[in-house]
Amino acid sequence: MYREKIPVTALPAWSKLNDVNFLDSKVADLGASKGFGLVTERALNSKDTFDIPTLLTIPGDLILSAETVEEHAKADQDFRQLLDAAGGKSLRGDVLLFLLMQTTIGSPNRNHVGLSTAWTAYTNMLPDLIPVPTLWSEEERFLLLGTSLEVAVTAKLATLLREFEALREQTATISWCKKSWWDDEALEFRDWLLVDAWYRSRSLELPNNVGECMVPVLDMVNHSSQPNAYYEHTPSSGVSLLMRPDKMLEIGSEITISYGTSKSEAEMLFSYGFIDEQSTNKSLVLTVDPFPDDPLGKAKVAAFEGPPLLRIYADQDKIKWECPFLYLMLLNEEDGLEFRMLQQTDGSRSQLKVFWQGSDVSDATNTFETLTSEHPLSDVFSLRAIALLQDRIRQQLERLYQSEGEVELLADTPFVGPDRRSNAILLRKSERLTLEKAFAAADAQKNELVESRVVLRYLGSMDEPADEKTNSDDFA
Ligand SMILES: C[S@@+](CC[C@H](N)C(=O)[O-])C[C@H]1O[C@@H](n2cnc3c(N)ncnc32)[C@H](O)[C@@H]1O
Repeated sequence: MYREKIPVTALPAWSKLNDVNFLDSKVADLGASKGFGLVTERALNSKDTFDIPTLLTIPGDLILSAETVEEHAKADQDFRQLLDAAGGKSLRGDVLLFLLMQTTIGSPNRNHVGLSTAWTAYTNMLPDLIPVPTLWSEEERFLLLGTSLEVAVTAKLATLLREFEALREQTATISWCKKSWWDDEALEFRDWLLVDAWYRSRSLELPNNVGECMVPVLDMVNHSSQPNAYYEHTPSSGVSLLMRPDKMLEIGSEITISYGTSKSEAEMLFSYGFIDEQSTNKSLVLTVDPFPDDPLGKAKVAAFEGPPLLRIYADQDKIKWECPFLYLMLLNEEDGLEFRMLQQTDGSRSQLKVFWQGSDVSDATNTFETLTSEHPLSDVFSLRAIALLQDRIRQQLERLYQSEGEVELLADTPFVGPDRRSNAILLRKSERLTLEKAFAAADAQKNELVESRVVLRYLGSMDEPADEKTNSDDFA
């Protein structure tokens, strides 16, 4: 959709009109990779003082939250119609519709649609170019091959496309949507990608039951792992940005907040389009699929609570991992795992039930690590888990190694932006290192388990001829 962009130089006027106060701070252009950011307009000191400087205040009615989206729908009939037809599934979905509505009102395609709000002009000041990978070119996304983001970005793009097609279907008969969006194909998939990217890279969590929301102007503040500012919210006075204690800032210093200390490099790149090189959080999340020839594979995925994911992370100098699904994946019927379909008494829908050693564990499918640890063959199960873990890591490393040559060639072409190139290369290097360390750690764990008496006896019993086996201890 064509947008009549408003330059960020209009922000001070917009702020005055909407009671946003800059206190010794202003928005400035910080250059290509960071975009805009907040800087100090004079030297500030929060050392040895109780009088911590406030840098910015934003009135509560400008916050875009679940509550305010609903308020806007009450005032704007066109938005109400849109929300009734395509909203109500998630907060994110409703906020995306609100942002789309604002860009429509602010565009020449408006056709007298909707009610202009403070957000209408504000969205027209927001950037078109956001470095999140859902907005990367195909060539740039190729650089993510073999990283944990390869699958995540592909899946996200597929979801976004489904959402956009659903929006088209759900609003095709609303006359203003037809006129402003669909008749001339003014609204494109790229517009949906953009509002999703705005939300992902600019939303934050506020206390006092506000939850996930967007706060204009506060979303101009960039991230640092050593932030010099923080924000707080009070129901009476809205949002304030304050200087952290014990800081001294020169005039023109960048004011920064933390976007979260627990986010991995992949999460930062996925949500914000950059990797903080100072970040010490080295972790990655991979998908795990059951064996293709496992007859119980589909049932295991269906019965498991949540998506089957493997998280590998560094805890101080140790590499650790967690993957509750792996402990379900490694079990067979002979181990005592059983699936049953229970028919409801009224003959309606049947329910999938999971049994372990005869007990119903349908509500605890993510606790198989604990359940198997109480079994006499627990070492055998742990060994199977480690072998599966190593296999998954090997698979991922192979994908990284095999794509390296092509990635290097492509990275130096004009099809790839310099920031995207450096972020993708950084992610590849960092994830490769973590995976290699995890592989070595798994090897050490495997070697220890192979020496376990339980494992040796179990493996011995597997090697025995069938007639002798019936006399030995039954581990199966
Ligand atoms: C909440 S917005 C901050 C304002 C943004 N810079 C702008 O021009 O509108 C978050 C975006 O700012 C950029 N950003 C924030 N902190 C950054 C950092 N430390 N390094 C690089 N880019 C950063 C990223 O593009 C991110 O998606």
